[in-house]
Amino acid sequence: MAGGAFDGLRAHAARLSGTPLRKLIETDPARACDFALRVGPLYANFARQRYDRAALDELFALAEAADLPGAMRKLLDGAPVNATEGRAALHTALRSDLSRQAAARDAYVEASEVRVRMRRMIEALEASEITDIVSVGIGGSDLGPRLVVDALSGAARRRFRVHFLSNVDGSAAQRALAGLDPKRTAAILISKTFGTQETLLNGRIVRDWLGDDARVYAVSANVQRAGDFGIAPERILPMWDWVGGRYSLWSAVGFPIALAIGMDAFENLLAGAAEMDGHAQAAPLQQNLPARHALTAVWNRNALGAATQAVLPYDERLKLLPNYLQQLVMESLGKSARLDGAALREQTVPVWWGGAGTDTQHSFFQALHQGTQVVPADFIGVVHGDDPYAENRKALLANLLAQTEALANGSTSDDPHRAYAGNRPSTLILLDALTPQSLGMLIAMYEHSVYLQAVLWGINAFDQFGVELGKQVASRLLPALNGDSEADDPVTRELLARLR
Ligand SMILES: O=P(O)(O)OC[C@H]1O[C@H](O)[C@H](O)[C@@H](O)[C@@H]1O
Repeated sequence: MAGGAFDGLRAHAARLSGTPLRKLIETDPARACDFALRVGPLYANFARQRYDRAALDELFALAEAADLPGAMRKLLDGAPVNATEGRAALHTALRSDLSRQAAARDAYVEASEVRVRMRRMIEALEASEITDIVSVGIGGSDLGPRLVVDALSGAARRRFRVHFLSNVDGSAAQRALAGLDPKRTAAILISKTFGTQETLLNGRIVRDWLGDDARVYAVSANVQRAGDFGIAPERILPMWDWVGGRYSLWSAVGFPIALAIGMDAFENLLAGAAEMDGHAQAAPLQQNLPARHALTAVWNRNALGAATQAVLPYDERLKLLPNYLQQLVMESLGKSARLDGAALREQTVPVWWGGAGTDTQHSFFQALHQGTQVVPADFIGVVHGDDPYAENRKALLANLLAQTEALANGSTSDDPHRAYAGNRPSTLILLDALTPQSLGMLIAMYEHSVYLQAVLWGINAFDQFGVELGKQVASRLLPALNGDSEADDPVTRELLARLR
């Protein structure tokens, strides 16, 4: 969006500044229902956001001006939306056949063929003695599978136990392998580039520990490098340049997911995401859940000036969602240059952080209720659990409702220490149940919201040049740690002397 495009939003925020959330809802109680959207098993209520109908109209006008529906089309059709790297971002083709363009449809067919291979590999592993899988990868090659496996594995013993190894810290490898039997363990090395330091070092540790190449698998867009590492072609599953790492769990990067929950459940996860793709593409702006979520994010960031955003799953199974979303959102939207290279005049991504309720009520919620900063929050709840403790779920849901209400409405007191200002905005997202389908929908909802926020800000959601500099400096400093070279920076030199 051109500079000044958000001035209209700020004018609405100024108009509303004297009207707390409690008042907004009191004067327009129908918003409790009107500001909610449902897509299949997913329900989202935006009534506790600090906008009214007039401000919302301004947001929709902004969405029209930015042509969000057209942008969605471009994504699905494989237009080069990753402009700085001159390529498409076709993660939707990993699960949906919604494109009218041949290249995107070919991508869909190719992805389906890889899933057929993946299914056969899983069947072979199921017929073997293997009981444990170690998944080695980092960033986008780790966070998505880790989240989904943790969320959907359930309490029952499954065919495979799946373990994740990401950190280059050797203690992570030591802990991941502790208690495992190399004869009954297989490893999957997941790396889009197959050039990531952490994954290659950990991959070597695991391969040596296994003592046998035959149980090492790979998922990579660089099949050549995976082969050079010593992995046989029949154990390498491909991915492609047109899938961003943080958007890749739907590809063969999801191999550990399919091993943990079964290939059919993995297909259901993809089907849920495909349902959200269809909704994102077809629903008019006013009913479009990812668009509403993206517009709300822009409202909170650019009209209210919120510098952080909390994500608070009220479900133990979703406790890794904040970690996953930190990469998806902050790597995608942490940019200071517009697509055309010009400097941004508006703020982009806030800091995303969070954790699972109710635990977090007893750690950082004090700051949410009475801190000087207003922190908008996404609360996520699941209506029906799959555990046998119905009373606990009721308590969990009561806490979820109580927190969103208390944050919004606050409470007065003559004692300033006991007063709650309220007026803390939140969105409440409810899943009927946590299933592969509903989780796929939820994740795809966030993916599309992130992309649409990028469109509204005029930035590229699909590059991440910001992570390169630190890697380059680290590779220069590795020999310096051994004493084979010296650092130029005086502070680093001093620190190196302590570390050597
Ligand atoms: O999958 P890989 O090529 O090993 O990359 C793993 C991760 O590392 C990089 O530094 C990027 O910041 C991430 O976007 C990526 O997911």
